[in-house]
Amino acid sequence: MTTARTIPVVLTIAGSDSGGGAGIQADLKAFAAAGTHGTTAITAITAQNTVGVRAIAPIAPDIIRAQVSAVAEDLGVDAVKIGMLGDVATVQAVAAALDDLPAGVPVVHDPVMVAESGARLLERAAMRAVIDEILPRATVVTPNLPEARALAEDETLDGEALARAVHALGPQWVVVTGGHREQATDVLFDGDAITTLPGERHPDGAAHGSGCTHSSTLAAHLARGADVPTAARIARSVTGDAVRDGLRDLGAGAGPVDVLGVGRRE
Ligand SMILES: Nc1ncnc2c1ncn2[C@@H]1O[C@H](COP(=O)(O)OP(=O)(O)O)[C@@H](O)[C@H]1O
Ligand SMILES: Cc1ncc(COP(=O)(O)O)c(N)n1
Repeated sequence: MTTARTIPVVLTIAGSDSGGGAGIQADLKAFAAAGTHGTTAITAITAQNTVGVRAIAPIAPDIIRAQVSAVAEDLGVDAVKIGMLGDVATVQAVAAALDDLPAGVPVVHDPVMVAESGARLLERAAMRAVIDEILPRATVVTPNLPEARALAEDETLDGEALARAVHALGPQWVVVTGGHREQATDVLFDGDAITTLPGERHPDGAAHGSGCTHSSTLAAHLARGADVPTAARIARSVTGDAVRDGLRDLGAGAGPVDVLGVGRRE
C-alpha cells in the first residue's frame, strides 16, 4: 500500500444505479465534492431510473471481494462506505472483505432497504445477516426513519428511543437521518449522548440519492480526519444543499440530488 498519500481515498461498496442518481454513482460524486478520491466495489447492478427499478443482478461474492482487495492493496483505504447489499451471500462477502482491511479503517453503513421509488433493494431474508454481520463492524450506521424502525423491529419508535434501539445492535455510532421526519433533523447517538443535527427542510427539492450522498459525505470527512460528530454535521448540511439544488427536471420521478452544483453551471 502507498504510504505517502496526500488525497484521502474512500471505498464505496454499493450497488450501481443506471440513472446516475443514487448508489455508486452518487457516492463517487459525494467523494469528489468532499475532496477525496473514490474507489468502488460494486455489489449489484440495478436497471433503474427515477421512476423505478426494472431489474437487479447481484455480483458474485468472489468478484466483490476481489474488487475490495484490488483497490485496498494498491490505492489504500482511509474510510469505507457500504450501501446496497441485496442478499445474504453479498452481506457475507462484504463482512469477509471488511475483515481483510487494515484494522481501524472507519466503516459507514447506509442500510439501504427500499429505493425512493418503492423497489426493495434488500431481500427480507438478508435483514438478519445485516444485523449480525455488518452492524457490529460499523463505525457509523445511517438508517432513515423506516430503515431504523425495521432494524429495531418497532414501528412506534422515533428520535432518541429509536437511535438507542439501533445502537443496541452493535454499531459505535448511529445517525437516524431526517428525510422522512417532520423537521428533517438527523439524530446522532454514540451510546452515551444524543445530539440533534437540525437543518432546513427543502420540500421542493429532489431527493433521489440523498441517503447515499449523506453516508458518502460522512465517510469522506472521516477519511479526511474529522471526528464523527463533525463529519455527521457536514454530511447533514451538504446533503440538505444537494437536495435543495436537486435536478428536479430530470426524469419523471424524484430527480437526483446535485452535490456538485452541476445545475448551477447550466
Ligand atoms: N427534503 C429535504 N430537505 C433537507 N434535507 C433533507 C431532505 N431530505 C433528506 N434530507 C437530508 O438528507 C440526508 C439523507 O436523509 P434521508 O432522506 O432520510 O435518507 P434516505 O435517502 O436514505 O431516505 C439527511 O441528512 C437528511 O436530513
Ligand atoms: C443502487 C442503489 N442504491 C441505493 C439506492 C437508495 O437511494 P434512494 O433511497 O435515494 O433511492 C438506490 N435507489 N439504488
